[in-house]
Amino acid sequence: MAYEIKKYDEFKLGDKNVFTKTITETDVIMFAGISGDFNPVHMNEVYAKTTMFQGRIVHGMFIASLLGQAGASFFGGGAIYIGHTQKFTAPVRIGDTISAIVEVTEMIPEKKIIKYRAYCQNQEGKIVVDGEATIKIITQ
Ligand SMILES: C[C@@H](O)CC(=O)SCCNC(=O)CCNC(=O)[C@H](O)C(C)(C)COP(=O)(O)OP(=O)(O)OC[C@H]1O[C@@H](n2cnc3c(N)ncnc32)[C@H](O)[C@@H]1OP(=O)(O)O
Repeated sequence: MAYEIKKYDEFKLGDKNVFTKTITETDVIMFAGISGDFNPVHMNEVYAKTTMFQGRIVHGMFIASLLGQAGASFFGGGAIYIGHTQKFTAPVRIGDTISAIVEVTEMIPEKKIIKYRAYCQNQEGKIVVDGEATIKIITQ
């Protein structure tokens, strides 16, 4: 995928982008390996069945990471993350289709900073991750 190099002036309040992905068993196993997070609530169905979720749930940080692509594919190669907060509001299961959505809420032109709501929703429209991110455009 090509990442355009964009300038700060190309963005405005309300700009929005969506990246959608269906979560697979392979994704969960690979994320556990990459992150080192083998929490049994993600990896062990027998244990996970005994919890309030009654089955395995997907790593919250993996789902939140989809917001990286939602941002990068829109703000382009000239954007860097300088902040990101999030809440995990509902569980994600293997097989769910997650839309990661970014929506510009604040512009600080003198610093070339953009703030945006960064949230994920499942195939039923339920919000599973909600937060705010801040990027800086480094293109001159
Ligand atoms: C470490 C890793 O390996 C583990 C993971 O990655 S787990 C995967 C990511 N997490 C999830 O999937 C959890 C998703 N969230 C949920 O399923 C729900 O939020 C919940 C079941 C945990 C709670 O939902 P609910 O029963 O509806 O409860 P409330 O939303 O009403 O909240 C209950 C009280 O908790 C307080 N609270 C909720 N979220 C936060 C937050 N982010 N920060 C601080 N406090 C929070 C909320 O205010 C309620 O408090 P109160 O005093 O009872 O009003």
